[in-house]
Amino acid sequence: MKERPPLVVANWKLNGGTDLICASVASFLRQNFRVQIGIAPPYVYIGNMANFLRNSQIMIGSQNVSKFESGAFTGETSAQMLKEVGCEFCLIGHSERRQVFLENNASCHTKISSTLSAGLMPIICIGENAQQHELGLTKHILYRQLHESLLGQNIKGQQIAIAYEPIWAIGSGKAATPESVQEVHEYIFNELCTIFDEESAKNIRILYGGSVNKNNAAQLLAMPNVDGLLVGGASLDPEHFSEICALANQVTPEN
Ligand SMILES: O=C[C@H](O)COP(=O)(O)O
Repeated sequence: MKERPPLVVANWKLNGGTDLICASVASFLRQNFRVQIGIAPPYVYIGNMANFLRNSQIMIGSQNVSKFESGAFTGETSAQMLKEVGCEFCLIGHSERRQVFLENNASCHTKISSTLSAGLMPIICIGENAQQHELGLTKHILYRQLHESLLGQNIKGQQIAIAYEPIWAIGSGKAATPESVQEVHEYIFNELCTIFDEESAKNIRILYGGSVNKNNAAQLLAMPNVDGLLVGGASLDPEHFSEICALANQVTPEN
């Protein structure tokens, strides 16, 4: 049993539409989970979904946020705008944003600041690629991602979370082993103690993402430093995602 509810987040990426929204909302409204659940649909659906799920336990979040607050930045969406339509958290620095849209630790730092200023929870995504993994550079990469995006952030009174997503595990069907995830999460926790302090670090959930499904979720959540999951592909099937949430519910304290 965990000391606090795990956080299970669905990242729909560039998928979904009215059918998936209806099926997901219907699925969640008929269940009562103690686990904390978040869904990050594409931007355009955030407002409607947040309205549908206003009185539920489900948080709606975004997959990205602008590093700018306002101005001549065509195509951008600010943290304050997201807040206004009912968004509660933002994924920041997902590996697909880093690889395809050339985001880096510096842009993540700015986005985390904007998100915190708007009162949204940033979920900062970090992780090494296959080559870095094979060369034993995982902790080196994570060190830079954590320190360069988090140093100097004012997190007092704010919720933040980290999602460790080894890039080689994303969408590959090959999740990292629970033991290796535990080792990495413990490392992340220790770095968070250095960047902030131990009390603050204990309040930061560390999620695992990368080929999570209903067959491996329980073993991953059984690890002491795994505080939740970030689910991609399996979250596009509402029944499958509900089963993962139900497994997380089993390790969630009653109150
Ligand atoms: O944000 C989610 C991750 O990229 C994991 O995706 P996946 O569950 O499809 O491997």
